[in-house]
Amino acid sequence: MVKNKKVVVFMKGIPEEPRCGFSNAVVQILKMHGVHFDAHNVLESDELRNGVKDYSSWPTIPQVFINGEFVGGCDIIIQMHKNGDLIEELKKVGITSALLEKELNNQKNSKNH
Ligand SMILES: N[C@@H](CCC(=O)N[C@@H](CS)C(=O)NCC(=O)O)C(=O)O
Ligand code: FES
Repeated sequence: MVKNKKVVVFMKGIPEEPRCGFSNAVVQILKMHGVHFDAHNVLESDELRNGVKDYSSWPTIPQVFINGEFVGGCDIIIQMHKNGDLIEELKKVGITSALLEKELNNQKNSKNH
């Protein structure tokens, strides 16, 4: 499951209807970066809810995987969003963040004026 897509999220609820603020936060951040991700609702399966925690050795939900590697939960993703690390990690797997694209466009436009 973690390798099915470059970015995979285990969360409570679904991206269109998160069931917890922590899961909602990672969904909103990934959306801001224009990332297409797989999402798995752990509320539908206790096996999944417990299994993903065992797999990553991380005790809580949400959990974000990039290229099959566990990256973090909500706090870590927020921090990476703030300090620019998320853009870098996405770049490493061939995803250009929409926020980076916006920034580059702004630079280009300000040069033209
Ligand atoms: N500080 C955590 C917040 C997430 C969290 O505390 N999740 C709790 C409440 S939703 C959790 O998953 N508890 C275990 C469970 O519900 O299975 C993070 O950075 O991701
Ligand atoms: S479901 Fe209660 S804090 Fe996430």
